[in-house]
Formats: sequence, structure tokens, C-alpha cells
Amino acid sequence: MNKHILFTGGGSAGHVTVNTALIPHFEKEGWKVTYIGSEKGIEKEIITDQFPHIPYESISSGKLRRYFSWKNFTDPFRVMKGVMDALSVIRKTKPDIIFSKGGFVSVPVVMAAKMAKVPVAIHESDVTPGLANKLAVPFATKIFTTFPETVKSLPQDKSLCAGAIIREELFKGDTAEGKRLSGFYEEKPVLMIMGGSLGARKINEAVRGNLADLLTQFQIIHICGKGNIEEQYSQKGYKQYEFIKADLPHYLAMTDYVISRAGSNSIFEFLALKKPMLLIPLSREASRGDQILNANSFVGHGYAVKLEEEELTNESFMNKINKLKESQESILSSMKSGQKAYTIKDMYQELADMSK
Ligand SMILES: CC(=O)N[C@H]1[C@@H](OP(=O)(O)OP(=O)(O)OC[C@H]2O[C@@H](n3ccc(=O)[nH]c3=O)[C@H](O)[C@@H]2O)O[C@H](CO)[C@@H](O)[C@@H]1O
Repeated sequence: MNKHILFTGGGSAGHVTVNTALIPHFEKEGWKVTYIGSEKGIEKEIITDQFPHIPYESISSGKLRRYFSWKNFTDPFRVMKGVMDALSVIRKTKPDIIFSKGGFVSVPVVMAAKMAKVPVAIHESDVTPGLANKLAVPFATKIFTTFPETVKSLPQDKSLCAGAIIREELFKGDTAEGKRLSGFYEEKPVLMIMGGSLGARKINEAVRGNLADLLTQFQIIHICGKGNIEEQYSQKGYKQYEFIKADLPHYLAMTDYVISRAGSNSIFEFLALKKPMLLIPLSREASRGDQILNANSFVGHGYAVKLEEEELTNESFMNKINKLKESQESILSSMKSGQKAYTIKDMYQELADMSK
């Protein structure tokens, strides 16, 4: 009988892309795949769009907030309902292993897996574990991390660094196709701006505030997030997108420099594709500060230039872009001798060995 793996993870694309990287390999090896996500999260759109044939099971899920909200009182009940929903999917589908990429929807699934005695692997992409994965750790059989330093803050007997798991299609981009799609045929270098999978208002403002100056130096692909396209800025050499799906590899292939938030998956993708990057991490005010640690680690390795959001002004933005251009050679040379990560095949083997 075919083996069966159940994936979970969602809330933002960063909690889905590792799953989308692994799913095709499991299918190629003849495994049956099921996905558990929330009814309204971005994971539903990504999974049902890329893998329409895979059963997508929605469960109830609360949001894990670090701030006061009346919903904090009702959400524990949603999480409990989520555990019961997940348990019923697990009992019905009988997976041999569960792989969780984190995000709040994954917590009930990991809890239910322990109750159903199914082995669970979780993957943590950031330097410090997110709240969802922190809650999941006691229920996990094994924990894989992207950054080597993360293992120190986890139970040693079940944690190991696998590195970033990167979608194979990202390496198959075609520069000519990127140029055709964007209509960029000038000699100027291409700058891609990616404000995280959900966009970033402050970065969008800095780009638009300096647009005339930037366009003298670059052709620009600006991924600005859902609802953030501002048509009045559209012009030759400046293309705006809410989110790029299947064509992302082509746009990346023609890209010379990147300006980005410091979400773990994105920055490891830029590293793997050798794109010098200016990182503007999500501030400590708006998050637990994980992106600042991710960015510091990359600056420390010589892969990136960093600008803190608190210091972001039109002037500092342009200064850092100049620094990025000046550092191109040294960044590319650091990237050549970078950390080696697990391949999709290595990760497949680890998970296959863990399954019942
Ligand atoms: C606001 C927030 O909570 N951010 C977190 C979230 O970031 P976020 O969801 O932004 O995640 P990442 O930057 O890690 O990954 C984004 C993924 O979306 C893909 N992509 C992005 C734009 C696009 O147009 N098309 C596309 O396919 C990227 O290639 C990448 O694979 O998860 C990361 C990994 O846990 C964390 O480090 C971030 O702190």
C-alpha cells in the first residue's frame, strides 16, 4: 500500500513554501499527500492552486496573539475545536507521518498527531522559534532548523539543522522569459523589491518616494502585497505586482539586486540564487524580532546589507542602495562559500525514515 504524508502550516506564505517544495518529491516517490490548513489562510490559495488534486482539509484555528484582544478569550476554544477537527482528519486518513511548517493553524494538528501516535516532524525557519513552533516542540518527534544557532534553544536529542529547503523550480528561471514578461529590455540592472509575502507598507513608501532617482539606475520589479498596487506610479521600467506565483523564478533569474524584508525562506532563496540583498527586517515593535536576527546572521556572513526600519528615511534608503551596489563583488564571493543545506531528496529520506 502507498505511504501517506500529511502536511500542515500556514498563515503566511513563509509557512507554506517549504511544504510546496517537498510535496512534488513525495508524490514522485508514490506517496499519498493530504494538507491540513485553515479555511481562509493564504495556505488554502497556494495549495489548491498549485496542487488541485491534493485533498485540502480545513480545520478551525485561533490566532496566537502577543497582545490584548477580546478574541484571546474565544480563541482557545477554536484551538480545541481545531484539535478535534485535526484528530478526525488523522483518524480518517491514517497518515504514516506528519510534517508541520508552523504558523498558528499547525498547533492543533501537532497536538492531535501526538494523541493519535503519528510521528511529527516540525521545521523552524527562523533563528528563534515562532510561538506556534514553541508550543509544538513538546509534541514533536523531530525538529529541523534552517539556522545552525537555533538548535541550541531546542531539545538537543531531537533537533538538527537541515538548512533551508528550497523549491526546485526556483533554480529553473529563464532570464529571457523574465524580460518578456516584464518588458524590461534596457541595459540597466534589475532591482527586485519583495516586502515579505504580505507586502510591507514602509518599504513601498520608500520605493515610491525615491522612484525617479531609482529609475535612473534600475529597472524595478516591485512586489508590494495584496491591495497595495498604486496605478498612478506605473511607468516604463517600473512594474508592480501583488504577489508573483509560478513566474517568480523567471523574474528572479533576471534580477541583479534585491531589497527585501528578512523572512527566512526568502533570504535563503536569494542566497541560493546568489542575489546581493539589502534587508529591511520587520521591526521589534511589529514582531518578536525574528527578522532582525535573521538579517544580523546574513550580515555577519557577508551576504547582505541591512537597514533597520526605525532608521528608514528617503536618504538612508538611497545610501544603503549605494552601499549594496558597492558591496556586490564581496557579497557574491561570500555567497560562493556559504553553508551547505539539505537537498529536497535528503529531507525526503529523513522523513521517510521517521514514518511508521
Ligand atoms: C510577517 C511575518 O510573520 N513574517 C514571517 C513569515 O514571512 P513570510 O511569509 O514573508 O515568509 P518568507 O519570507 O520566509 O517566505 C515567503 C515565501 O513566499 C514566496 N513569495 C513571496 C512573494 C511573491 O510574490 N511570491 C512568492 O512566491 C517567497 O519566494 C518565499 O518562499 O515567515 C517567515 C518564516 O517563518 C518569517 O521569517 C517571517 O518573519
